[in-house]
Amino acid sequence: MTHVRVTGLTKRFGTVEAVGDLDFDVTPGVTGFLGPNGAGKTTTLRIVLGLIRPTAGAATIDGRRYAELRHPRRAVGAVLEATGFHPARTARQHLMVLATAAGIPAERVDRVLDQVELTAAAQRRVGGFSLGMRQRLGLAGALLGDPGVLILDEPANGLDPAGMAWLRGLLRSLAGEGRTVLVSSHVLAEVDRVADRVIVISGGRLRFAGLSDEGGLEPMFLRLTKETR
Ligand SMILES: Nc1ncnc2c1ncn2[C@@H]1O[C@H](COP(=O)(O)OP(=O)(O)OP(=O)(O)O)[C@@H](O)[C@H]1O
Repeated sequence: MTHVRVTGLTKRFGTVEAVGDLDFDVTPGVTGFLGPNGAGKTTTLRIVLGLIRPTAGAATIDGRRYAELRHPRRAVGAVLEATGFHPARTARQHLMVLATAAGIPAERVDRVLDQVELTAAAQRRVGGFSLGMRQRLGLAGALLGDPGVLILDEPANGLDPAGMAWLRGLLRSLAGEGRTVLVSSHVLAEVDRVADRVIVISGGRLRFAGLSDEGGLEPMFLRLTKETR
């Protein structure tokens, strides 16, 4: 399960067209998903994850819409925002609840806590976690089902420099295992360091999909998104 395909994707909220006739493919490796504020990134990712319905078009994972996946958590892991944790639960309890609901063996909880380097904080209540720790816990939840596809919305948000370096290593190792990682970010220098390919949208439209310029991502991004700013 590694191929994400978006075809003719359109989403309107009333009179606002958040995305319009978007087409792109995401294959194994790290793909940066870029665009100015309000470009339609989160809307697109929410459609891929079956959280909202498109007005037209479709998003599929190896040919199936999210709702048609038999074991969604084993196919796709996602971090949309580092919220939605029950503050009184410990990190371990939080992950156990997710694992139980998805029929994932409990051993995976310790494995992912280790992977995101939260083992030492596993028995602490999430209410006392820093933003960076919440991001790590969100990533742990995404990794629980050992999925072939990871969808991450601004995963570097709240991470300190050591955390950013750690995240970069994690994303590269997930890609090295043949997984498909789609990661939205505004931190272009970071995306430039970690991504194999980039997708740039603005005003809900596709502006670019492919390898980033030799000259660097920032000039390319600013050029591609100029008309819509
Ligand atoms: N539930 C909603 N109701 C109405 N409009 C919405 C809704 N969700 C998104 N929009 C609009 O759709 C457009 C795209 O928003 P979206 O959150 O997808 O952009 P984004 O690229 O993720 O932005 P950012 O980088 O600021 O997070 C914006 O104009 C936004 O106001």
